[in-house]
Amino acid sequence: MATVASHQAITTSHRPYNFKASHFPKEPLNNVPIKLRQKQFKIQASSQAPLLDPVLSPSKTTPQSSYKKKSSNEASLILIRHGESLWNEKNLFTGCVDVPLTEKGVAEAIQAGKRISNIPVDLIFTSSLIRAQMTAMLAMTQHRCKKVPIILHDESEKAQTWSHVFSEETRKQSIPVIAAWQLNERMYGELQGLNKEETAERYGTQQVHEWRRSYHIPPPKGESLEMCAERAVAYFEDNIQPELAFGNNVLIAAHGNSLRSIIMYLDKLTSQEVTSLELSTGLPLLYIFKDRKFMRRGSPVGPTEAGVYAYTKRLAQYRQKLDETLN
Ligand SMILES: O=C(O)[C@@H](CO)OP(=O)(O)O
Repeated sequence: MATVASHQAITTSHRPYNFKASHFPKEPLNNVPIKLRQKQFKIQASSQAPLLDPVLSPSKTTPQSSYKKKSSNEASLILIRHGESLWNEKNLFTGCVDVPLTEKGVAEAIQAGKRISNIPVDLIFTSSLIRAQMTAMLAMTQHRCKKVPIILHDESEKAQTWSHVFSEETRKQSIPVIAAWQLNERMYGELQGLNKEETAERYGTQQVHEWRRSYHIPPPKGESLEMCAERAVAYFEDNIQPELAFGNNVLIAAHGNSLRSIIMYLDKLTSQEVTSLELSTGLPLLYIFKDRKFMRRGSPVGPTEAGVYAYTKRLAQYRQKLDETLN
């Protein structure tokens, strides 16, 4: 029971952006990010248009034609585990402790950005933790679209009102960033702040491996991967997958274990298979969402790697348009 109590404590204290809040009580949950974007970016609610990409849009002035274009049943999904944090460097269990990136982590995030610089991004989701947010922001400095990622603030009416964007043109040059506690790293309970090597010496390598990689076994007073998946995958299904189905290209910057649980869902891994899934810091992974299926496309090696753009005609076209517009 102590585990459950700790889990609830951490989840309620990490709720800066609660989409179920009273701002949109009548909206289905899966519409809320779009509605929030409409509200904060002053989009006409009737158009239901997502943020428009002038590169993808045939017309820069007609939302409806862009809407039709964007309702393609194909979209890109990029997952990035944050770059190295100061506690990764010190080999400490981090979990929900909000630790920033090291200089190496900053470089990894920038390198990740170069690797995805030709892949379209319409919407960014991060956890509420600074290491994931730094990673997303640094990666986007490298993107060839040159749009500005803007964090949406839903914590109060005032925060929403005070962060409105009133220029349509500026809005078009922006990418909304939605921070969600549900994408946070698993809560590591009483291991947070402990050295991983010393913990293995004290409790045994096998025990610590089970705490770190098993699906069902939680660390003391912390979340198992299963518990982490309950909130991360639910958030993905309710808030991110509808965006992909709408044709929006999504980047998610999150954490080793919240992403392991999402990859388990995308790749239909078993609880046994997920135990051997390891993610490196700063590594982008590309998926194509098409016909309601996720297709894993691996990690783009570099911005010019031909293979990545051969994955789909739409990606190749996006890149060609970037070349034409920016060169
Ligand atoms: O400490 C943590 O929060 C995580 C990620 O760094 O560690 P582990 O690899 O043990 O799940």
